[in-house]
Amino acid sequence: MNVGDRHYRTIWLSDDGRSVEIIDQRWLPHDFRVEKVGTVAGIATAIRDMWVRGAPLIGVTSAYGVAMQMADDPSDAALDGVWEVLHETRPTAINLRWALDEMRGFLRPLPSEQRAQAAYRRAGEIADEDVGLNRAIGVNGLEIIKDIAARKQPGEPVNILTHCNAGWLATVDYGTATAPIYLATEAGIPVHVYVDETRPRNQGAQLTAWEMAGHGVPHTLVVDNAGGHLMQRGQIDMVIVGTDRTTADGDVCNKIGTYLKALAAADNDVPFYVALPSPTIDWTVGDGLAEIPIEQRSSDEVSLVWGKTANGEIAQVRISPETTPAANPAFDVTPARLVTGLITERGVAKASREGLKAMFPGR
Ligand SMILES: CSC[C@@H](O)[C@@H](O)C(=O)COP(=O)(O)O
Repeated sequence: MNVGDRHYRTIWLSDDGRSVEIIDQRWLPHDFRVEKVGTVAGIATAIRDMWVRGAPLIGVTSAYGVAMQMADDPSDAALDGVWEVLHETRPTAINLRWALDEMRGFLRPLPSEQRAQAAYRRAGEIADEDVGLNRAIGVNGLEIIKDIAARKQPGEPVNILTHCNAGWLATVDYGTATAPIYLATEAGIPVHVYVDETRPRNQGAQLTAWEMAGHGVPHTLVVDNAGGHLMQRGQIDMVIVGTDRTTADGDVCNKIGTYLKALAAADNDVPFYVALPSPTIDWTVGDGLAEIPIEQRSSDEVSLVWGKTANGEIAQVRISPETTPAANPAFDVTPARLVTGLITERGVAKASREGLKAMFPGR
């Protein structure tokens, strides 16, 4: 998508043919910084410390990490080693394991002298594929927005609530939850997005709001607790969120707080959609609550908040007593029964084993 008048992806191969350049999301919306990362250790840090984040982008970044390892040492042992090192950086997003499995499965049969070049090529393909998947999600989700718009007065916007950032910053381009929003905007369908701030790291306030502003999408930032109130007053037509892992039974794991939005949506008959590319489906698990590992992040993310001071400095402030402990589960699981539909690259599936199987018959 565009930053100013220039098109960017979130990650691209550097001119040296070996490193990648990434948009360093830690500084947004206050500062737009691009970082060059050229080592496996650097890739692990960028994923763990959330310079890049969002399930699809984590996957693509790890694929480039495998390629960097192959350029240093293309042995089987190194291939297994980089899989382990990168896999443990963030435990919940299944796209990480998907991309690492994809890279290892592709590289293993190749002679070691061919692996580095092939790995960079495959990582680039995975990045390109992500763009295509998200665009297709956008086309399928657009139909839902069009249906809602058709029931409104001409010019009246479709009000969409979203949580966290499942935007282009969370993918290579377009985003998942945001792809239908961008396509609706391009098609001239009036939309208005309520952006959940998404504590503790404020991905909504910092990233989704920045994206919406950058693309001229009318939007309003709300605190996480406002969603239920807005739904009770008929101010939300639909919810669209992303997901870090959706099970074969249709349970949806996503940023902490998503479950509460789904509960409020069900209580108010507001459709609750989840947008996801197929690499986000974990076909090996059924019960999301029992089987998905939930990342526990540092308590500092709860107790300390980043922002821009009046004199323009990007700084952290403490918002709770020094001695108060904080817990920071980063994701929660929304049971399939609360999900209206899964917007995939192939169409909108029912959130159930039957629904997903019908959409992906080979699985
Ligand atoms: C298309 S991104 C889907 C999810 O990864 C997104 O909704 C999300 O929860 C991101 O969490 P984050 O902790 O910022 O990586």
